[in-house]
Amino acid sequence: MAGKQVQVRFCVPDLQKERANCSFNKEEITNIFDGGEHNTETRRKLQNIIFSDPNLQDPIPPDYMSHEQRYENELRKAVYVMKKFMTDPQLQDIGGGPEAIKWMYNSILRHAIHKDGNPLMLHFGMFLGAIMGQMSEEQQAEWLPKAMSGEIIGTYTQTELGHGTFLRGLETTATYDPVTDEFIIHSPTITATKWWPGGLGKTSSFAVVMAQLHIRGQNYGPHPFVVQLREHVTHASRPGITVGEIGPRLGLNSNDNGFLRFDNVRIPRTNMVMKHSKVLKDGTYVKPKSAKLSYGVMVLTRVGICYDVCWQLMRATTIATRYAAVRHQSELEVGEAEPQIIEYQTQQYKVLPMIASVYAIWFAADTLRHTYMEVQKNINKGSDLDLLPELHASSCALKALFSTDVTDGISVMRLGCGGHGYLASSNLPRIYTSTTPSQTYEGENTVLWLQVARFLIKSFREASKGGRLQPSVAYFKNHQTQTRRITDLSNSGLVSGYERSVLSMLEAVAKQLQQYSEEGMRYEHAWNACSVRLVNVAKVHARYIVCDQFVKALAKYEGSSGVRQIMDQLCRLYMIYSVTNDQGILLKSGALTPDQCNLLEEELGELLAALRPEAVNLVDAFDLHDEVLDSTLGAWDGDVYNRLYNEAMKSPLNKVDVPDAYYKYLQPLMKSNL
Ligand SMILES: CCCCCCCCCCCCCCCCCC(=O)SCCNC(=O)CCNC(=O)[C@H](O)C(C)(C)COP(=O)(O)OP(=O)(O)OC[C@H]1O[C@@H](n2cnc3c(N)ncnc32)[C@H](O)[C@@H]1OP(=O)(O)O
Ligand SMILES: Cc1cc2nc3c(=O)[nH]c(=O)nc-3n(C[C@H](O)[C@H](O)[C@H](O)COP(=O)(O)OP(=O)(O)OC[C@H]3O[C@@H](n4cnc5c(N)ncnc54)[C@H](O)[C@@H]3O)c2cc1C
Repeated sequence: MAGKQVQVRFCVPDLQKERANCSFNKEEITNIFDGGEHNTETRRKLQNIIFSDPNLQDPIPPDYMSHEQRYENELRKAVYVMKKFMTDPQLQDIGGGPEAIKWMYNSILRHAIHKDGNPLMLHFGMFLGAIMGQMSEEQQAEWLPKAMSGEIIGTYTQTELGHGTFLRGLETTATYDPVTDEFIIHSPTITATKWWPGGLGKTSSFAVVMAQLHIRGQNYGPHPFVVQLREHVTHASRPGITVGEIGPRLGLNSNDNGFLRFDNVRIPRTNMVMKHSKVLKDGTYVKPKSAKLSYGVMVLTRVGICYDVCWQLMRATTIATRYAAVRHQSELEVGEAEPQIIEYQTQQYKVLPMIASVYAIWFAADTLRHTYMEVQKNINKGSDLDLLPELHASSCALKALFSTDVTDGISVMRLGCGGHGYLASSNLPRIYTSTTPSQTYEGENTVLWLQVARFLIKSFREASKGGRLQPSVAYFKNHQTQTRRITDLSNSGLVSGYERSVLSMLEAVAKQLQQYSEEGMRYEHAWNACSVRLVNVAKVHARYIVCDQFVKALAKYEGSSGVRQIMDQLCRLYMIYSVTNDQGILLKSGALTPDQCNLLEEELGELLAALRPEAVNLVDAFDLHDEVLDSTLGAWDGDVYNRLYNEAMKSPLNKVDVPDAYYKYLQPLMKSNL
């Protein structure tokens, strides 16, 4: 679509000019993000069907709806889509394979149809994820068809009022009663109340519930159980269950995040989710291969979040870049016409590194997804779990890094659109409020950084003993013999600069930990006393992974030379943008000198100038439909001012010239002052 649109669709002269000279094949880039030509075609067919369906339109803009109306409107569309997807032969016939369709469908639905949250999101993401990844084959045979058909709707309830991060501190109990062959699910305190799960308030009839498993007085830690919350057909909450919605949030307000309490609710023993650990009829506990396998759904979702935030960044950069090409402001030379704001280097510095970040995130997320699939394959085969620590550390690192980078990036895109970026109709506020919770959910980021640091310190010690290292820290090998300074400022030289900085930071913090221990401080307290430094080193390691993956992905790229060239430039921009942002760290570790930093800053300016003419074409190549962007500032035609004006006309306050509120409040005030 992107390539052909240039000839046939109207766009404002500024964008026509931008699109007239494109040095690369946009379609080839579109295919990269879709996962191949065939998938692009499938996505476009899906879009045509979905976006032309009147049942998926909003009767009025959701911003003007009440809390209940928004929920109802989203639920209506979600159920319609679910039925349509299962029954419409047009949709069934579209190729692409379930995996491709799942990802593309997620992005279309999440961003275009369900603008501010989808009450069925957790059903499709984590409830189905738990069934497929955590249940035994017999259990899957029982639960999967019901969940797929919509006969039951579920969610994933783990977080409680008192604990989200510290899973071992969860208070909900599942106590085995061997007499009746049942578990008793109970919330013993107010803080044991489940709190937050999406779709829990009014939508879900079932939930996967994380609860402490108690057998004959012994606690075996948190395990997942399937619990029915609401009656079939009437949907009334079941005896012993208290469930509802938790109220308005910063964003995602169409998703009924809920609370849940249990008063000694009995469920059959076989409702324990039993792929990894089991409880037998006589109460025998069968241990899993690793106690952390029950955390698997979270790992999968962390991988999913990496893609999800990448889509959000694609939307935000498309909006801000097109706007920057259409908006004219101030003067470059006195008396000359006002330039497009994208001519300002500072504006280029806002949008171009974020466009490059989309690629960086995408390639790293893809590698992470492959690691996830490999570990999953090994788990299913019953073979060793050697790669589990690598998967855990990398998924924590990338989820934390990308959710932070993208949230910050979206904020920069909003600022880059000046005042209009603050309007709901720009869609940047909603893209922001839909993205920022990804820094909290699925593992609060600081907590995840500390998990990464734990892995790094352990690996660092292992390296010092000459032990085996996981792939992402293979560079720790020989660290004692390496000099710190890099002489080569190529991409691989800069990657190496990051490696050396991580090692230098680790060396320092490991020494401090050691010193505290020698002074008699308990290890946990020494850890806490070093935790700011530990988080910092984890962040630098994560940046290293992303830079390294970007360079490696391009080395393998076999497409056209035009695309190869533009991606090389983007990769270089990402590297230099990252390194110059982190220059304090690289200078301190001795990896770089001030002169080298100056050279890199000069090159950064040159790269911004070189990429400037490609900016609009680069975001066009993401091929985001106007429905997906949903923005007055970012639409393909660039007709920003008419769109802004027309959107303002939809405000209910504009229905009448003088609103009732005037007669009630203002008129008496103004009259009394006569
Ligand atoms: C089907 C498609 C689905 C895709 C989705 C599609 C895309 C859409 C996505 C966008 C929308 C997403 C909506 C999501 C909604 C939010 C849902 C939630 O928040 S739900 C709620 C989310 N809630 C959270 O995320 C809670 C966050 N909290 C936690 O995860 C844990 O409490 C903890 C990890 C912090 C600590 O756990 P603790 O048990 O105290 O462990 P210790 O610290 O004592 O470490 C002991 C050892 O264990 C190791 N290890 C640990 N974990 C793992 C692992 N997973 N594995 C392996 N290993 C692991 C660790 O390395 C260490 O090893 P060693 O050093 O000894 O060798
Ligand atoms: C929009 C949204 C949707 C959600 N959906 C779901 C869902 O579907 N299902 C579900 O079960 N949950 C869900 N959650 C809950 C979410 O997973 C938790 O909020 C999250 O895991 C953080 O836990 P917490 O709220 O207990 O934060 P806390 O852990 O209380 O964090 C508060 C502060 O304490 C710090 N802190 C905590 N522990 C440590 C530590 N060990 N070291 C250093 N600092 C620490 C944190 O860094 C943070 O600054 C959702 C949350 C949101 C916002």
